[in-house]
Amino acid sequence: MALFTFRLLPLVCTASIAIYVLSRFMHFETKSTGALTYSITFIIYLLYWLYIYPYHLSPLRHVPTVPGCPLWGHVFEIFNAEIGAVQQKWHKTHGPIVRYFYPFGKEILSVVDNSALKHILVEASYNYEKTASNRKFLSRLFGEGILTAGGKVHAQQRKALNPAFSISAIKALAPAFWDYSCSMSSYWEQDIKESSDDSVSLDISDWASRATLDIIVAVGFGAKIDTLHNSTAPLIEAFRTVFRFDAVAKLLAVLHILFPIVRYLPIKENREVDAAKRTLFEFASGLIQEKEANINSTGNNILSQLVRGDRKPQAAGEDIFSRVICDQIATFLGVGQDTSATWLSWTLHLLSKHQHMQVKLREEIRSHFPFLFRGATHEKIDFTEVDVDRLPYLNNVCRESLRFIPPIPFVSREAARDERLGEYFIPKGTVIHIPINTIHRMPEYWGPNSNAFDPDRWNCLPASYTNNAFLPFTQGPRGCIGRKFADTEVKTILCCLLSKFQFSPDPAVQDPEELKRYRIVQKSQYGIRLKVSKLDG
Ligand code: HEM
Repeated sequence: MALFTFRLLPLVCTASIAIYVLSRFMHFETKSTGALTYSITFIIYLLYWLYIYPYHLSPLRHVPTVPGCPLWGHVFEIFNAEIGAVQQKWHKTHGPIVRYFYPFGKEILSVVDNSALKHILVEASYNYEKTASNRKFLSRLFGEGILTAGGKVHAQQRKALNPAFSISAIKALAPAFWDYSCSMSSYWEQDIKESSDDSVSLDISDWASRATLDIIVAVGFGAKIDTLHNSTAPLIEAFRTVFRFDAVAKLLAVLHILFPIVRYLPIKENREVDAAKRTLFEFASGLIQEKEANINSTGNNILSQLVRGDRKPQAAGEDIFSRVICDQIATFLGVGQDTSATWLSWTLHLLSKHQHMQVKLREEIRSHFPFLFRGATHEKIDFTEVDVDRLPYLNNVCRESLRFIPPIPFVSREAARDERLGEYFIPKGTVIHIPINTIHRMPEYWGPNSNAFDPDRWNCLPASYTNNAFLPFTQGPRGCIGRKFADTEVKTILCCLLSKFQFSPDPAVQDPEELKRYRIVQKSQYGIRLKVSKLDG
């Protein structure tokens, strides 16, 4: 809409001047001259931006284009289908770089081409920043943290945070990951004990969200909130609001693209999101005050790195200012919690659907960590013996789950300067969509069984596979800093849960895969509910 206003404005000004000149000096009747001039202006506007510019003048006119009317573009088609589904169709027909339209002729490129992806994400990643609308959307929820920063500021923040995400720093978190996994499983054991049946139906995604929130707050910020115990704590309620999908949220997401002003409307949805954001930021500022009071100079968690980065100006002369620490905390709570929870929940769902894989994985866990099956509690585990990276089938299942249902199925970028992608000139400001979900299912990269959930594919990838075919965390300087964190966290929780419980689909609910929805992360509309029973022995 901003584009609409911006493009229309010069034309309306010119038309107004023409009306003034015609009626003042040529003595035309103002009313009818005005009506006629504005009508002609509007028709010229439509003709120019919806036909002449996109098909005859735009520098992107040579890019294969999805047929359709640029007036409303392809936005309804996209929003009515599962994320990535229409892009799959388009790329099959028109090739690995295609142009399509958002309303009012706004051009978008969808890119699945291997070298173009490498260029955008790795080789020239700072020439392709997050889009303005994406930054606005994310900063509305999580403030101005590393997720929305660009260029030098981003590089600086990333450098300051890297120590908290080194392999050794993540390994040191293993006891905490086990602690929360064991704690969640003891709540489940209690639920099963109290049930009249030998199994209970659990909302796995809600439990996973609470466990991963407790974990990030504990290991990232040295605090305790215990949402595993208190399922209605304000912080978890705030996240439920932020990640909620319902008809209104979906409608607002579409309207937001057309009219960004909807975010300021005094409606219930906006008020609830604002209240959720306030809860998040009050929590973050409480953490900072606590940290400032007892700063631990040797700490290596996320908050220590943020506070230390704030106090010590970096070599390039730029500081991570105190006022952004709050935003950084909110960002990490936002991106470090629901993503891992979603990965964990979809993996358990897929294992419940593919029982033989669940059995095979459990046997692998048993052979590496037999003590887990003998009912070892957290206190009795020797963490030097437990390295979840040593389990090849676990690794395959986890990667395949990320490929099959990536928690973040889509990212976007905007060219920060004139660029080239292969044979195409890409003018500054071009918006590029990277449909991760589509890329993960392309037979051109994955072979003919790309649509099957098959962990064994990772033992023998086809020659056509490349690093850019698997982008759950994207890659390059803007790729996920928490990749290793999430990997160790999810594998640990899986080992703990699979050593104690058997998972199967709940026949009382619809298959969660049929209800996939996307809002920041890709979840199932009503959560993932599974039947959970205690393992024999
Ligand atoms: C399954 C779990 C996760 C997935 C699938 C995931 C995925 C991603 C993706 C795709 C991006 C890039 C977004 C973009 O380019 O627009 C990203 C960025 C990021 N992720 Fe993750 N993430 C996960 C877990 C985590 C965790 C556990 C943390 C922190 C503890 C984390 C912290 C971040 C941060 C800070 C960024 C921004 C990086 C930057 O811009 O430099 N993520 N993540």
